[in-house]
Amino acid sequence: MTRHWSVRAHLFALVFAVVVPLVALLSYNLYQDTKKNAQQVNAASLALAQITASDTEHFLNDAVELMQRIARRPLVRDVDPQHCDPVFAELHDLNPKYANIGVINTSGKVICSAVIQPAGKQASVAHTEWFQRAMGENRLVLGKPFIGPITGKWVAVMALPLHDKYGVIKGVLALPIDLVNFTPVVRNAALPAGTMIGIMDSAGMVIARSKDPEKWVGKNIRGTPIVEIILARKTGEAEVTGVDHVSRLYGFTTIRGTDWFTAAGIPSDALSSSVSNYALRNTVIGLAIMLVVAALAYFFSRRIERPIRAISDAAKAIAQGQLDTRVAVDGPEEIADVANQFNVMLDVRKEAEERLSYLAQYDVLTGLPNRNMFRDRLEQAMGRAKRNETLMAVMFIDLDRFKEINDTLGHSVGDRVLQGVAERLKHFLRDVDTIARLGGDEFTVVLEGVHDASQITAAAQKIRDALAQPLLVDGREIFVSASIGISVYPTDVEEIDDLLKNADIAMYQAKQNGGDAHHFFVAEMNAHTTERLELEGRLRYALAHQKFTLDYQPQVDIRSGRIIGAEALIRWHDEQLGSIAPARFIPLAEETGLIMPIGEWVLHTACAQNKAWQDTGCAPISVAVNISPRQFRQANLLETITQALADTGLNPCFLELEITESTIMHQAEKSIITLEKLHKMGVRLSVDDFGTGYSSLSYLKRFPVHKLKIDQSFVRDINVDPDDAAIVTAVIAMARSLNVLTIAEGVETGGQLAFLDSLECGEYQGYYFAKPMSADKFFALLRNNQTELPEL
Ligand SMILES: Nc1nc2c(ncn2[C@@H]2O[C@@H]3COP(=O)(O)O[C@H]4[C@@H](O)[C@H](n5cnc6c(=O)[nH]c(N)nc65)O[C@@H]4COP(=O)(O)O[C@H]3[C@H]2O)c(=O)[nH]1
Repeated sequence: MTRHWSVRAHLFALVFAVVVPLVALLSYNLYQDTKKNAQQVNAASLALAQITASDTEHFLNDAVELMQRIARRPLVRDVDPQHCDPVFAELHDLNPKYANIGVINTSGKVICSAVIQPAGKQASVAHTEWFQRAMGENRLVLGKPFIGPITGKWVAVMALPLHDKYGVIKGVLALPIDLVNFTPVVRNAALPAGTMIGIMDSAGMVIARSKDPEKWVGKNIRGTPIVEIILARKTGEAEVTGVDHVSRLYGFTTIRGTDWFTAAGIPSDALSSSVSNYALRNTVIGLAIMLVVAALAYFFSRRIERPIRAISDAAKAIAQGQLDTRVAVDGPEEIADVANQFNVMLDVRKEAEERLSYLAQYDVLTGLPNRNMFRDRLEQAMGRAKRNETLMAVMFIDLDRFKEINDTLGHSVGDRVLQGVAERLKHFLRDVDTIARLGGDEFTVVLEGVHDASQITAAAQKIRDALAQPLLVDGREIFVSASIGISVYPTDVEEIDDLLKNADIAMYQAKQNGGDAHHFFVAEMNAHTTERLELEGRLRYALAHQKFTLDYQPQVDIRSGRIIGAEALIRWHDEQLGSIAPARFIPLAEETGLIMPIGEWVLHTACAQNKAWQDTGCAPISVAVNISPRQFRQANLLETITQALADTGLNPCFLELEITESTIMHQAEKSIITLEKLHKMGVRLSVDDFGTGYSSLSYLKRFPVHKLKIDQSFVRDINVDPDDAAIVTAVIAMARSLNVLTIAEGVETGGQLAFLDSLECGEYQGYYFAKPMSADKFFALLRNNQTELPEL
């Protein structure tokens, strides 16, 4: 499973990602600064050494100039010991940086001294190297440090030979520099503590030192690392431990005109302490930043994490079925928004669930309990009836001809009718009675607490009376009636499914009997209904799997004996039930509405077949197709016929529609309009089963039909029953007067045919000529018939 990081981990990673480079940057800067600092300190120490060297040079040059000036004075040139001391004393007062000013005679005796000589005796410096060098080399020399015999101080003597006017050395002018107070060595400069500036000569002897001069001046420090480095490199920088064991960054250089060197050392500590201060400061700042950022990250992570966790917890709670859980709208805007949307989503879901649970129990159109809830209530009612030892009735209510309302007035009117019926039922029944809608036009009622059949009958009658009042839909009065099937618990059965089935069977029975009735279930109904349901199932199967065929029965012109038409008759051979006669399944198809697709198929097949025969070159005949009552009243009848003709290419005049007289007479005015439309299309119309539908002459005159088909029930006994003969005679005569053709069906004998011929009936159809047959057989017969004529 993929491991997911928490928001906190993300934020800390972010902090880490920001702080680590920051610390690295600070460290790098620190390193760079340290490096730069060291370079600067090095440069500073070198500069300090160079300044000291330069100051010393100036000092020495000033001293030389001073000595030369003094030497030029006659008093000094003559080396007059009587007068020189006071003069020198004055000079010395003016120049206190020198330990003394004195004149030495050639034997090395100090004959003049600004500082009074000890014990009033003339000190001798004859042994000093500087005196000997000045005398020997006859030039200005700078002596090595030594403790002056008069001053007792560490001094470096500048010795200038004095000459008489012949250039002969008469003595030496000595200017001892007070090394302990040597001014060129910076003492009070604002330098880091521990900074040391010093001067030494090439022998490694300390000439001057800014720190503890009394201790160090005159000491030979040859052999110490710094001295060796200075002597080896003369000028430069080095970090090294000094004689006082202090590590310093030294700068050193030579003092021109001398064998002296200056060195300036700044303690490494000063640098490292400034660096460590800097580092400490940066570390503190870095840590502070890190802490602040980490604290902020923690704070923000809590602020983000808490509401997210709340959402997550809520989601878990919901997953566990706590559907009322809601999340507090909290945290940053986006998360608050998510929480809000989450709550909205939950509300929507709750609403949807409530809606679903409503839909699972109630019928949307009428607001009545649906099949599920009805079953529940029925079960409860059965329980109560059992406990209370009372009766309970289930009523199945099916509206009569509701399909017609839907087909003719449209579904929205149909819906309003269903709503109206629901309202009526609610209004007329008791509150304790459950009324439900199972779907379509089927309603159910559970009557509780009844004690005898009369109460149930009264309720059923009440329902029928309630529905008998017209419903007002869109200002139109709509009349409905219902077929009601009643099953009683526990009289009929004890099981819920049987109870429902029985009520359904009883309702069918009521419908079979013409509707607008109520029927109690009786056991015999069962077998009939079961068979009917099975047949319906097989019929649907046959339709879906195209198991129908058409037979054709010739229609013959009586005079010429020629086949002038064929009646298409549907055939159904079922794999399980065998051959089933149209008289058995057509009414069921009519009742269930299956007649629409079946009729469409018949129309299409018959037209196609006739066109195929015509295309073989046979003399054209018409094909007669039966149109059932429901098909005739179907709103799109004309389109269906037009489509069949268009699809097959058959000329409308070769299609004859057989419509029964009773179909036409039901809503005769409407029928006439439909017939006129069909007539205009050019198809031929024939009134089937004529004589059985009680059409009046006035109507007959208005039917735009071509032919009357005399019902076979009149033909059958035409030769024996004078009534039938009279009816057939009248029909033929009436048809002639209306200029309508006649065809007699069911002609089985020559006698019948002869009689019909005598009445001048135009055409006939019946077993006498041929039984209905397959299309192939019919075609063979047709070809034959067009050459041979049957004998009358
Ligand atoms: N006894 C006797 N009967 C004869 C004689 N000549 C023909 N018949 C039978 O009489 C019926 C004539 O059809 P129908 O009156 O339209 O009566 C038809 C018609 O109303 C209906 N029907 C058949 N095919 C279709 C169809 O495709 N569509 C519709 N809507 N109804 C159909 O089923 C009814 C019965 O059809 P079938 O069983 O095919 O029965 C046919 C036919 O076989 C005869 O000489 N003697």
